[in-house]
Amino acid sequence: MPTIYETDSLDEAIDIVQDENKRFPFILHKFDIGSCQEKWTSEYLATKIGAKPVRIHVSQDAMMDFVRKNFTYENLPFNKLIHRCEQIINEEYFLAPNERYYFRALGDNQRTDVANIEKHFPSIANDIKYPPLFSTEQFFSSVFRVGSADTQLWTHYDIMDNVLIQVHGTKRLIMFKPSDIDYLYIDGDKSLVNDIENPDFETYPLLRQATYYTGIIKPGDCLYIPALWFHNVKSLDTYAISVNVFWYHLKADFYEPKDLYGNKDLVPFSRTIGQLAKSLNELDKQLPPVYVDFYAKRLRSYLDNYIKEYERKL
Ligand SMILES: O=C(O)CCC(=O)C(=O)O
Ligand SMILES: [Fe+2]
Repeated sequence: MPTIYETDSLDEAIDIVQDENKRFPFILHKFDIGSCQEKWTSEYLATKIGAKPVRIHVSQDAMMDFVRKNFTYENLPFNKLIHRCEQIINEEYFLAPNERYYFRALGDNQRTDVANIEKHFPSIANDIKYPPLFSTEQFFSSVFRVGSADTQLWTHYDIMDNVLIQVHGTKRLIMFKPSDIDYLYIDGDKSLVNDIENPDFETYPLLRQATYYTGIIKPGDCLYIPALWFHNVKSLDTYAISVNVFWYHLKADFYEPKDLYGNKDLVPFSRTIGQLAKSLNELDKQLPPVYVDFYAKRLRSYLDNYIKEYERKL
């Protein structure tokens, strides 16, 4: 099992991000992420952010599963949430005393605002510094994340380049390269395989062919997650506080402007699949089923050949 590349050199980190032929994930150590590393205790955050209402995921399961939805959405004042995350057992709870919490900040208007720590958490925003891997015009969103110990988020990909800054607690990472997509049982942007560390190979045999890249991030570490790289993140020993920053890699108009999570497919792809659906619909209207089935299979073999050509280029 390969490990995620690690470096102490900001210059090398910049080179990996900006060189189109590199762009692999890495953990950057020893970059000064600002005063948050000392300041962001639960007390400090509770005082600074106060009772601002936040929407959270609550689950009795350590492995949160978006496909089978083993969690509920609840609301809590932030100062309560942070103390609940800190504890393993809580006297006040929604589902059970040992429930886990996961908070992923959205905007104040959850349907329209892109997460931005400067706008939505201004009292703490100046405590954190981002490694200068991108230009300021490439900035898309900054997401404040708080979660209980030993809580795992489903395997997924995002469409933006991403820097995940670890402020408190330790996280275990498993990553897969984009070309492993055929082995990961993807539904939308998420994998159906929930227990990625101990997968059921009977149900998911192709997963044996995927390459697991593993790593750990500790306070002060920054993980670069290139767009399309699958990631599974689990908090270990204590509750975890992170901030991740999404950045444009390609032309801004390739991205959906209202992409609140940084995971909506690129505009050129949505357009292509829309046109294809329309053409197939036409085919369906004109021809009897036996022909449609036949030509859909011809189309599949056309795509298979297309993919083979592309794999040679990668
Ligand atoms: O740190 C986590 O819990 C998940 C991070 C993540 O998915 C992201 O930064 O895109
Ligand atoms: Fe993500």
